[in-house]
Amino acid sequence: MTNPTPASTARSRDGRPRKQIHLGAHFPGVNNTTVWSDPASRSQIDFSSFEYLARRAEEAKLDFFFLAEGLRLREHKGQIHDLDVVGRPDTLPVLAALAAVTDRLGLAGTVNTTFNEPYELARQFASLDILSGGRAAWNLVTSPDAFTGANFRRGGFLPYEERYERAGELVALARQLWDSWDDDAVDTEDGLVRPGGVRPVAHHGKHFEVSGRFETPRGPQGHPVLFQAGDSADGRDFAAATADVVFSAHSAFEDGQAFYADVKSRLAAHGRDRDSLKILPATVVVLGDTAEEAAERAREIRLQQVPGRTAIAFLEQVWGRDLTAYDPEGPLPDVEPDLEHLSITRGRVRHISDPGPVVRGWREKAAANGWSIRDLVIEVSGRGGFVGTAQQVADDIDRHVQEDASDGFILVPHLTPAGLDDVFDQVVPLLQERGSFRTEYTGTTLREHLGLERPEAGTVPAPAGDTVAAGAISSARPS
Ligand SMILES: Cc1cc2nc3c(=O)[nH]c(=O)nc-3n(C[C@H](O)[C@H](O)[C@H](O)COP(=O)(O)O)c2cc1C
Repeated sequence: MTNPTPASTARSRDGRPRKQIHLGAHFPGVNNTTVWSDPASRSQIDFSSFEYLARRAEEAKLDFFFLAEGLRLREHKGQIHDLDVVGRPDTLPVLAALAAVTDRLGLAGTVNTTFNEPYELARQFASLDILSGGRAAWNLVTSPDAFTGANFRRGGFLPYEERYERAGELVALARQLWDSWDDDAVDTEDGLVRPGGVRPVAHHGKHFEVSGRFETPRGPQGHPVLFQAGDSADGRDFAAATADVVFSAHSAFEDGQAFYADVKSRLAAHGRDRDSLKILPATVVVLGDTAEEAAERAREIRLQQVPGRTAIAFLEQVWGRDLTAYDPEGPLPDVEPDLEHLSITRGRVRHISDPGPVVRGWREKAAANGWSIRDLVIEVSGRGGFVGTAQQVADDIDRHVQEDASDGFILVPHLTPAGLDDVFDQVVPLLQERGSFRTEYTGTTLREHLGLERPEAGTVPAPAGDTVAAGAISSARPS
């Protein structure tokens, strides 16, 4: 490799300091983007697969490893949905195990705020932060559907409109719990809690009643890095108020710029500066020796990911009716959606309350491009992405970041676990050469990798309804 420009001094062409790209490696967890029929596909459950991707990502100096989450296997027409990854271990034990085989890589896990309790989550993420030496991240998702909820409670679930209200109270309370320990709460000389070092928490809110003392010390990061994934106006406001990173679906250049400007503009209302929140869309990368070869490969991958029956099942979710009589290689169904049966798929995370405009838009697109059902599904269910030679892809990724369409990307492979190897081997070195991506880790924590400040205890406002006892109440030190 040529001698790279030191990252901190590199400048972009217009003289602005060059933004540093942040990259995460996504392990398939929910949507079925992996081509299982490919002989190179390996288990999505064996620890060796998780370990492989994590080790390769760390060798490439990526910011973090990322796990999505689904809490109930989706069902479509009463069957397990064939768009889902089927059979997945729980997020937090996987990340804890990875902490033992990696040293610098951030460990980001998606964990739902609707079906879990704040004390448990605060304790689990603080523990992961401690065990990993400051590498934990929590991707907050708010999916509230009753079908998933039935796995957790006797019929209880959350109205859709309250998902961010509960999430906001839960995170604020988690922060209170993390901050209830001073960083130096325990006297290292005698191993006892300093007077006032661990404060009780008493919270009485709409969704939670929690009082007591937190048992887990503050982790190396103070608070684990908080991600948010959710696209509504409420979701964007929640991110601006709460998150350090947004995991978005806006990877195309202009769409990405619009999303980036929108979310960053919401920060000022919360007294935050633009750099305190990073925006990282999901994306795929397909490489070839020539642009044509890469395009051909990308098309092949999408055809493998969306066979005919998958395309029909995808449309059925929106039409709310059986469409198996339609030829996936033929035109879109001429029948209208059945509004009575839109729950034909249960456990979905994206909600389409009115399929009318969606169906109209798809019909127009298909007519304008001469697309079959399968062509349309390939287009509308794709994650966008970078397709070309390694040089073209490196140029393009860098352009997105330098021109504020993102702060980096979460890379989604189509093969488990080695699907990002060519990106690590071919694209990352080119980004390093141009000074846009680290050649070595300069910090030990994920906050340091992402250029995020470590929150000091007591700087985050208490959640509404909180009656935290502020001072020292008691300590373990004998008087
Ligand atoms: C890019 C992206 C990734 C997501 N990943 C997950 C996930 O892994 N698990 C999950 O339960 N929900 C996931 N969600 C869904 C949302 O967090 C959740 O459905 C939320 O209620 C929708 O919020 P919204 O209305 O603000 O979009 C994801 C959403 C987006 C945009």
